[in-house]
Amino acid sequence: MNTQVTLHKPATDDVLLEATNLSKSFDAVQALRHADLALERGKVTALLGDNGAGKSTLVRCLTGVHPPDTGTITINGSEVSFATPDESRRAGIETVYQTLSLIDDLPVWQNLYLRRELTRGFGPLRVLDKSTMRANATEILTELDVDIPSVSSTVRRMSGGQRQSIAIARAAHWGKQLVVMDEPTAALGVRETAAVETLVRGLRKRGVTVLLISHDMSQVKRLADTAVVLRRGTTVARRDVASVSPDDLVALITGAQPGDGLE
Ligand SMILES: Nc1ncnc2c1ncn2[C@@H]1O[C@H](COP(=O)(O)OP(=O)(O)OP(=O)(O)O)[C@@H](O)[C@H]1O
Repeated sequence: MNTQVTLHKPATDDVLLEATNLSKSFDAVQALRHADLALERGKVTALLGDNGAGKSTLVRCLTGVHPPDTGTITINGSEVSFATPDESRRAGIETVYQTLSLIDDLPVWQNLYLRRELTRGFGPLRVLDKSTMRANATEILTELDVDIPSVSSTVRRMSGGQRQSIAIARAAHWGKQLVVMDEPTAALGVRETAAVETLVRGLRKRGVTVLLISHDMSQVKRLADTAVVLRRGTTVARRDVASVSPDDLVALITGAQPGDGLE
């Protein structure tokens, strides 16, 4: 049985990714119960919910980390199924995790091309094309206004905000369909958060589709077009962010108001 909640879905043509009726259990814990999610192309969708509501599990089902027990996922109307995170990456979905997957001792350019290194030459003479990767990395970061001293510096020398911006820029470069961000500013200070938010707004202007997990309702107001709320593994509301207050969002998350999402 799917949820009885009526969710105002975007028009089919506007939908990049749609997950329908996703359920996932871990032994006795049912993390997702018939959850639904529709992501509008070129928009920022915030995925909200209290601790344990199922946000990360939903993202992991979308990105090939966990196979869902039930449900379907479509991208541009075609059903997809990812057995591994690499498969979802190949389909153009990139995820920026809370724990950054940057390698401290490698320079910025090499982190941007991690596991996607460019090579030149043929056969046994094939070598890394460092100069092209360095030049491209500079271009990618400049285009996104990411302010770092040099792409040749190791990531270890960067601030938390710079590191997060590099991780987001990498995701935006390779995530041709969707960039998923799991609490991208959770560990950052005020100025660094502002810089990362500017970067996310820049992605939106460039038409990148973003799924953002955030516990910060003011941030959701600043960055997101749409909010989708999960409660105990079920999608209970979908709202146009411009039409709700941070308090409304908190009420939807906690279930403090009767009838929420039951329009
Ligand atoms: N790999 C796992 N094994 C067992 N239980 C899990 C696993 N992953 C998640 N869970 C459980 O599933 C439920 C949903 O967890 P999930 O991490 O998806 O929630 P969340 O909304 O992302 O929470 P948070 O905001 O705290 O990150 C929780 O009860 C959690 O303990």
